Amino acid sequence: MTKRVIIATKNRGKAKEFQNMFAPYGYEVQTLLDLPHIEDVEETGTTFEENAILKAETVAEELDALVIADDSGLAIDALDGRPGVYSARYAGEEKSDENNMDKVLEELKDVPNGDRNARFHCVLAIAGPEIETHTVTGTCEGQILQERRGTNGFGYDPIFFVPSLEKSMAEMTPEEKSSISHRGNALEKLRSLITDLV
Ligand SMILES: O=c1[nH]c(=O)c2ncn([C@@H]3O[C@H](COP(=O)(O)OP(=O)(O)OP(=O)(O)O)[C@@H](O)[C@H]3O)c2[nH]1
Ligand SMILES: [Mg+2]
Repeated sequence: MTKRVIIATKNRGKAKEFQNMFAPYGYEVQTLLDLPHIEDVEETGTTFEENAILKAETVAEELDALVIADDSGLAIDALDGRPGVYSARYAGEEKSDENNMDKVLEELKDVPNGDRNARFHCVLAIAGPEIETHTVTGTCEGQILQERRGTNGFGYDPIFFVPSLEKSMAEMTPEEKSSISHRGNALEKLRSLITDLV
Protein backbone atom coordinates (compact mmCIF):
# COMPACT_ATOMS: atom_id res chain seq x y z
CA MET A 1 0.00 0.00 0.00
CA THR A 2 1.30 3.45 -0.89
CA LYS A 3 1.93 5.64 2.11
CA ARG A 4 0.07 8.92 1.94
CA VAL A 5 0.47 12.32 3.55
CA ILE A 6 -2.09 15.13 3.41
CA ILE A 7 -0.92 18.74 3.08
CA ALA A 8 -3.56 21.43 3.68
CA THR A 9 -2.60 23.76 0.84
CA LYS A 10 -4.19 25.07 -2.32
CA ASN A 11 -0.93 26.56 -3.58
CA ARG A 12 0.33 24.66 -6.66
CA GLY A 13 3.94 25.71 -6.08
CA LYS A 14 3.95 24.40 -2.53
CA ALA A 15 2.13 21.21 -3.59
CA LYS A 16 4.82 20.44 -6.17
CA GLU A 17 7.62 21.05 -3.68
CA PHE A 18 6.06 18.75 -1.08
CA GLN A 19 5.53 16.06 -3.75
CA ASN A 20 9.24 16.25 -4.66
CA MET A 21 10.38 16.30 -1.04
CA PHE A 22 8.28 13.28 0.02
CA ALA A 23 8.82 11.16 -3.12
CA PRO A 24 12.23 9.77 -2.06
CA TYR A 25 10.55 8.36 1.08
CA GLY A 26 7.86 6.56 -0.92
CA TYR A 27 5.08 8.91 0.14
CA GLU A 28 2.28 10.09 -2.08
CA VAL A 29 1.25 13.67 -1.30
CA GLN A 30 -2.38 14.67 -1.36
CA THR A 31 -3.30 18.38 -1.16
CA LEU A 32 -6.50 20.39 -1.08
CA LEU A 33 -6.19 20.63 -4.87
CA ASP A 34 -7.09 16.89 -4.86
CA LEU A 35 -9.85 17.42 -2.27
CA PRO A 36 -11.96 20.23 -3.76
CA HIS A 37 -14.81 19.67 -1.31
CA ILE A 38 -12.65 21.09 1.50
CA GLU A 39 -13.20 24.84 1.71
CA ASP A 40 -10.43 27.40 1.91
CA VAL A 41 -9.50 28.07 5.55
CA GLU A 42 -9.64 31.79 6.33
CA GLU A 43 -6.20 32.92 7.51
CA THR A 44 -7.19 35.16 10.40
CA GLY A 45 -3.95 34.81 12.38
CA THR A 46 -1.32 37.52 12.64
CA THR A 47 1.66 35.13 12.69
CA PHE A 48 2.83 32.29 10.44
CA GLU A 49 2.47 29.95 13.40
CA GLU A 50 -1.16 30.88 14.13
CA ASN A 51 -2.14 30.47 10.48
CA ALA A 52 -0.29 27.17 10.06
CA ILE A 53 -2.03 25.74 13.15
CA LEU A 54 -5.39 27.07 11.98
CA LYS A 55 -5.06 25.41 8.57
CA ALA A 56 -3.74 22.09 9.92
CA GLU A 57 -6.29 21.73 12.73
CA THR A 58 -9.30 22.78 10.65
CA VAL A 59 -8.55 20.34 7.85
CA ALA A 60 -7.47 17.53 10.23
CA GLU A 61 -10.82 17.81 11.97
CA GLU A 62 -12.77 17.81 8.71
CA LEU A 63 -10.93 14.77 7.37
CA ASP A 64 -10.38 13.03 10.71
CA ALA A 65 -6.81 12.43 9.60
CA LEU A 66 -3.23 13.49 10.17
CA VAL A 67 -2.63 16.75 8.26
CA ILE A 68 0.37 19.04 7.69
CA ALA A 69 -0.10 22.74 6.83
CA ASP A 70 2.44 25.32 5.65
CA ASP A 71 2.24 29.03 6.33
CA SER A 72 5.07 30.97 4.83
CA GLY A 73 6.17 34.33 3.48
CA LEU A 74 8.88 36.84 2.73
CA ALA A 75 10.18 39.43 5.21
CA ILE A 76 12.18 42.32 3.72
CA ASP A 77 14.30 44.38 6.15
CA ALA A 78 13.99 47.65 4.19
CA LEU A 79 10.18 47.27 4.32
CA ASP A 80 10.10 46.62 8.09
CA GLY A 81 9.38 42.92 7.53
CA ARG A 82 6.68 43.31 4.88
CA PRO A 83 5.07 41.52 3.04
CA GLY A 84 5.32 38.99 5.92
CA VAL A 85 2.18 37.01 6.68
CA TYR A 86 0.43 38.90 3.86
CA SER A 87 2.89 37.69 1.19
CA ALA A 88 0.32 35.81 -0.90
CA ARG A 89 -2.02 38.81 -1.16
CA TYR A 90 0.51 41.66 -1.04
CA ALA A 91 -0.72 43.32 -4.26
CA GLY A 92 -4.38 42.29 -3.88
CA GLU A 93 -6.87 39.53 -3.20
CA GLU A 94 -6.28 37.82 -6.56
CA LYS A 95 -2.93 36.49 -5.21
CA SER A 96 -0.89 37.32 -8.32
CA ASP A 97 2.81 36.38 -8.07
CA GLU A 98 3.65 38.80 -10.89
CA ASN A 99 1.86 41.75 -9.28
CA ASN A 100 3.38 40.93 -5.89
CA MET A 101 6.91 40.99 -7.36
CA ASP A 102 6.20 44.24 -9.24
CA LYS A 103 5.01 45.85 -6.02
CA VAL A 104 8.14 44.79 -4.09
CA LEU A 105 10.50 45.90 -6.90
CA GLU A 106 8.75 49.29 -7.07
CA GLU A 107 8.95 49.77 -3.30
CA LEU A 108 12.66 48.90 -3.33
CA LYS A 109 13.60 50.84 -6.45
CA ASP A 110 15.71 53.40 -4.56
CA VAL A 111 17.21 50.89 -2.09
CA PRO A 112 20.87 50.08 -2.87
CA ASN A 113 22.16 46.49 -3.19
CA GLY A 114 23.72 46.37 0.29
CA ASP A 115 20.37 47.18 1.95
CA ARG A 116 18.15 44.61 0.24
CA ASN A 117 18.41 41.77 2.79
CA ALA A 118 15.37 39.55 3.24
CA ARG A 119 14.39 36.10 4.43
CA PHE A 120 11.73 33.53 3.80
CA HIS A 121 9.94 32.02 6.78
CA CYS A 122 8.06 28.74 6.83
CA VAL A 123 6.05 27.28 9.68
CA LEU A 124 4.78 23.72 9.31
CA ALA A 125 2.05 22.55 11.65
CA ILE A 126 1.03 18.94 12.07
CA ALA A 127 -2.34 18.08 13.59
CA GLY A 128 -4.47 14.98 13.82
CA PRO A 129 -7.01 13.01 15.83
CA GLU A 130 -4.39 11.14 17.86
CA ILE A 131 -1.67 13.75 18.35
CA GLU A 132 -1.08 17.08 20.01
CA THR A 133 -0.48 19.78 17.40
CA HIS A 134 3.20 20.56 16.80
CA THR A 135 4.98 23.23 14.78
CA VAL A 136 8.47 23.60 13.34
CA THR A 137 10.01 26.59 11.58
CA GLY A 138 12.54 27.13 8.82
CA THR A 139 14.12 30.26 7.36
CA CYS A 140 16.27 31.13 4.36
CA GLU A 141 18.38 34.29 4.12
CA GLY A 142 18.89 36.19 0.88
CA GLN A 143 18.65 39.47 -0.99
CA ILE A 144 16.03 41.02 -3.23
CA LEU A 145 17.35 41.41 -6.79
CA GLN A 146 16.76 44.52 -8.94
CA GLU A 147 14.94 42.41 -11.53
CA ARG A 148 13.62 38.88 -12.10
CA ARG A 149 16.05 36.01 -12.77
CA GLY A 150 14.97 32.46 -13.71
CA THR A 151 11.63 30.77 -14.29
CA ASN A 152 11.45 27.86 -11.82
CA GLY A 153 9.56 27.82 -8.53
CA PHE A 154 6.72 30.16 -7.57
CA GLY A 155 5.89 33.30 -5.61
CA TYR A 156 8.84 35.66 -5.21
CA ASP A 157 11.46 33.08 -6.28
CA PRO A 158 12.67 35.06 -9.38
CA ILE A 159 13.63 38.10 -7.25
CA PHE A 160 15.10 36.22 -4.25
CA PHE A 161 18.88 35.71 -4.49
CA VAL A 162 20.65 33.15 -2.30
CA PRO A 163 24.37 34.00 -1.88
CA SER A 164 25.50 30.44 -0.95
CA LEU A 165 24.37 29.06 -4.35
CA GLU A 166 24.85 32.36 -6.24
CA LYS A 167 21.44 31.88 -7.83
CA SER A 168 17.95 33.25 -7.53
CA MET A 169 15.52 30.66 -6.19
CA ALA A 170 13.94 30.54 -9.66
CA GLU A 171 17.31 29.53 -11.16
CA MET A 172 17.59 26.50 -8.87
CA THR A 173 16.51 22.95 -9.58
CA PRO A 174 13.79 21.69 -7.20
CA GLU A 175 16.48 19.69 -5.35
CA GLU A 176 18.75 22.73 -4.97
CA LYS A 177 15.90 24.86 -3.68
CA SER A 178 14.76 22.24 -1.14
CA SER A 179 18.33 21.81 0.12
CA ILE A 180 18.52 25.46 1.26
CA SER A 181 14.91 26.66 1.45
CA HIS A 182 12.81 27.64 4.45
CA ARG A 183 10.42 24.82 3.51
CA GLY A 184 13.13 22.17 3.09
CA ASN A 185 14.62 23.30 6.35
CA ALA A 186 11.35 23.09 8.26
CA LEU A 187 10.52 19.69 6.78
CA GLU A 188 13.86 18.29 7.97
CA LYS A 189 12.93 19.35 11.50
CA LEU A 190 9.47 17.84 11.18
CA ARG A 191 11.03 14.57 10.06
CA SER A 192 13.14 14.31 13.16
CA LEU A 193 10.20 15.36 15.33
CA ILE A 194 7.85 12.74 13.93
CA THR A 195 10.27 9.93 13.27
CA ASP A 196 7.55 7.49 12.28
CA LEU A 197 6.02 9.89 9.76
CA VAL A 198 8.51 9.12 6.99
O1 LIG B 1 9.11 32.87 -3.82
C1 LIG B 1 8.58 32.19 -2.96
N1 LIG B 1 9.12 30.98 -2.67
C2 LIG B 1 8.70 30.21 -1.69
O2 LIG B 1 9.22 29.11 -1.46
C3 LIG B 1 7.60 30.71 -0.95
N2 LIG B 1 6.94 30.26 0.11
C4 LIG B 1 5.98 31.16 0.38
N3 LIG B 1 6.04 32.19 -0.47
C5 LIG B 1 5.17 33.38 -0.52
O3 LIG B 1 4.36 33.41 0.62
C6 LIG B 1 3.00 33.10 0.30
C7 LIG B 1 2.50 32.07 1.27
O4 LIG B 1 1.25 32.39 1.79
P1 LIG B 1 0.43 31.21 2.48
O5 LIG B 1 1.34 30.45 3.38
O6 LIG B 1 -0.82 31.71 3.04
O7 LIG B 1 0.12 30.25 1.25
P2 LIG B 1 -0.96 30.36 0.10
O8 LIG B 1 -2.09 31.26 0.50
O9 LIG B 1 -0.26 30.69 -1.16
O10 LIG B 1 -1.48 28.84 0.03
P3 LIG B 1 -2.14 27.96 1.23
O11 LIG B 1 -1.09 26.97 1.63
O12 LIG B 1 -2.49 28.90 2.34
O13 LIG B 1 -3.33 27.29 0.63
C8 LIG B 1 3.05 32.50 -1.09
O14 LIG B 1 1.84 32.67 -1.79
C9 LIG B 1 4.21 33.27 -1.70
O15 LIG B 1 3.80 34.54 -2.09
C10 LIG B 1 7.02 31.94 -1.29
N4 LIG B 1 7.50 32.67 -2.30
MG1 LIG C 1 -2.83 31.07 2.32
